[in-house]
Amino acid sequence: MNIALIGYGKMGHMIEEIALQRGHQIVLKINIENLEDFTKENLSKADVAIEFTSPDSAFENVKGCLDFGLPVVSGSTGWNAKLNEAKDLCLQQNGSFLHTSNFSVGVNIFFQVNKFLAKLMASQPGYEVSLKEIHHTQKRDAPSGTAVTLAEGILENIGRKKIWVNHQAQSKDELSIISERVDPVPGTHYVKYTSEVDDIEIIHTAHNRKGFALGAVLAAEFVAGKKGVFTMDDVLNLTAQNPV
Ligand SMILES: NC(=O)C1=CN([C@@H]2O[C@H](COP(=O)(O)OP(=O)(O)OC[C@H]3O[C@@H](n4cnc5c(N)ncnc54)[C@H](OP(=O)(O)O)[C@@H]3O)[C@@H](O)[C@H]2O)C=CC1
Ligand SMILES: O=C(O)C1=N[C@H](C(=O)O)C[C@H](O)C1
Repeated sequence: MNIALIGYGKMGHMIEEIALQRGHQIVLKINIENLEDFTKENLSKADVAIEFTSPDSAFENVKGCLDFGLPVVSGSTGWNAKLNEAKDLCLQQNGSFLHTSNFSVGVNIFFQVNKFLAKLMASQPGYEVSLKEIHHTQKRDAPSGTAVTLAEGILENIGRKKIWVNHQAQSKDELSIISERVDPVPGTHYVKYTSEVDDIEIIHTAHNRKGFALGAVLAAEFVAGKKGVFTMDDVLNLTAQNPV
């Protein structure tokens, strides 16, 4: 498979390594220094684009790929406000698009465990829930995209929580997400339920960026040649195995 890498930073480099190991070719690398190479002619050499840039550039990059008819997988976080627009564009143009806040297989299992635990806790008002995420200091967005996905999984299942906030909760209906920036942490997420008598905590700790990169390449292999808006549950077949 021929891959265009949009964004050649920490994730772009790791994805290149994993993609080459899996027998793919990198036919185009777009970074801040060569944005002029983002052309239809250059993108037409690729079967799929993998986009990991920044909250500010992700939407335009995804739109550009869709406009040029190239399937695109995006891992950039911090642009949720424009995500539905990107999905609508994809459907209008009969294109192919997959975005997730976290490509790692472990985190996608963690997302399912989080939802299952939230369902059980829906009828247990004695437990207070909160989230914490720790990442390296170069991270531009807070809270992390993964923490937002975890928060959404809790809000859709626990009626007493109405909104997430990126500070200590001030009222019972707020779900607190605490963000810490510590080098060189690749990404750690905590979901904690506390009652007067005990705690239950689930934690995902990324040891490095390989899991994110492998998931992104698996997703690119999945979307290439398909039409539609996809999720990691489609790629990993997780919902079918554990329908929570
Ligand atoms: N979904 C997931 O599993 C994961 C998501 N992420 C997310 O992916 C994104 C990238 O992470 P990471 O690789 O660590 O970040 P880096 O900052 O290391 O890399 C991003 C790269 O993209 C470049 N860039 C910025 N704007 C553009 C543009 N318009 N076109 C092309 N390239 C551009 C940056 O250049 P410059 O530095 O010069 O600005 C930089 O080289 C972040 O949003 C992060 O949160 C990260 C890990 C996993
Ligand atoms: O910026 C990062 O590094 C990461 N970003 C993603 C997020 O915002 O959740 C995924 C992972 O935790 C690493």
